[in-house]
Amino acid sequence: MSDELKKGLEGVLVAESELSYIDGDAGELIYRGYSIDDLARDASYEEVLYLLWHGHLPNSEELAEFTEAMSAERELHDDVHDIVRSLAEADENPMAALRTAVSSLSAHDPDAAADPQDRDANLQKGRRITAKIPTIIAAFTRIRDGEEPVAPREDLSHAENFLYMLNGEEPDEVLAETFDMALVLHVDHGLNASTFSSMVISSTLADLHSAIPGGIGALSGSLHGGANQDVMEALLELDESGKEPVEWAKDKLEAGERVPGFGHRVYNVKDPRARILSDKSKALGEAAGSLKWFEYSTSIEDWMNEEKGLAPNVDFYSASTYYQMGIPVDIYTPIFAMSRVGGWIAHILEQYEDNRLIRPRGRYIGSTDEEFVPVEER
Ligand SMILES: CC(=O)SCCNC(=O)CCNC(=O)[C@H](O)C(C)(C)COP(=O)(O)OP(=O)(O)OC[C@H]1O[C@@H](n2cnc3c(N)ncnc32)[C@H](O)[C@@H]1OP(=O)(O)O
Ligand SMILES: O=C([O-])CC(=O)C(=O)O
Repeated sequence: MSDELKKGLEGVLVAESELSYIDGDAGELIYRGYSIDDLARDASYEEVLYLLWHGHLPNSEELAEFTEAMSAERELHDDVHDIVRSLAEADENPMAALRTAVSSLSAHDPDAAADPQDRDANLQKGRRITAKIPTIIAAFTRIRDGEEPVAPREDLSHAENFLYMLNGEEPDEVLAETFDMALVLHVDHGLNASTFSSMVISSTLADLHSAIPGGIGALSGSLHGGANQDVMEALLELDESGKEPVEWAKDKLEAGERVPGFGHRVYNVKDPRARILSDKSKALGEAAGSLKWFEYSTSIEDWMNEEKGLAPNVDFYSASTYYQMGIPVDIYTPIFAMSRVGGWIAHILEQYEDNRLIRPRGRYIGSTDEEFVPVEER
């Protein structure tokens, strides 16, 4: 038994997985052998979900069946709707609302009582949770903003249907493709903190409805998925300040703060997803006739790279991409969860298939020889 302390489990190998491969020095990301560039360009979110959950890219028939089964699960039970409404009316934090609503889905899931390791039941449960998350986020956002929810449609793709439910109108092709691509880019990333959290929970043989809210909770933090909202808030703060981007970034570092959207535990170079998303952010700016957000971002990127040797992660350019798509800033992290749930489920399935309780050690550094004194004598 090694006594070497690895804080943050940095670099510690704890599992084998066939799901995603990351080369942090080359800036490369692969899902089950397929490059992220190819998948982002040519595959839909539904195809990538199928790939992750079933091990191969679907043929047309498999994809049609899978897509139909997923889209048939978009509606929420009335009780879940009531929960979403009450959370929105209480102005709950969107990630907290998502965590609570997803947890409540077990009450109406016909497979909720199945053996936690039953793969078929987990695929059904996973499909239902994944299909319902966009409905929860869109309904929450609309109610919170004083509007009535828009019912899901089965004839639209996962990406199209979300934007339709959010805005009350069908997205144009550019918005639908950009959003679908963002979902593909965010779906899996090795043993990141939220995926690992959901694996730890499932390793106790707790069920999927326990592991997914755990993943949502872990993703919400500002060192992880929560950074996409922080990035946009920072860009808005920069805009408001009237400062030059470099001056603003310098001030931030001098104040001892981190610049959200930079740095990564695994990448030592620019995140390949940031590369793809920066192109999207630029294209959206060009289409809108203003490159302001893109140019703020690239100025900060160049300076952070020169000054700190830090490169942008996935959250940096997703922020300005979503902003230019008109998506409310405080649902950027729920949108991350909407995608990453596919990866959580795939890793949980792997965990159940070759399960060993995840239980590391901590080094005890407290005292060992205190004399107990009864409470009335303390
Ligand atoms: C989807 C995702 O989860 S991607 C990550 C999203 N999170 C963010 O964007 C938040 C900002 N980034 C960070 O806080 C970090 O880079 C993390 C948490 C992502 C990775 O952290 P770690 O691997 O633990 O690196 P660590 O925190 O030790 O940082 C290493 C050094 O880089 C610095 N650094 C890392 N990120 C940043 C940043 N964004 N801004 C300024 N300095 C930074 C640290 O201060 C540290 O410097 P030091 O050695 O002089 O003290
Ligand atoms: O892998 C990580 O540590 C963070 C993460 O989830 C990602 O970059 O998508």
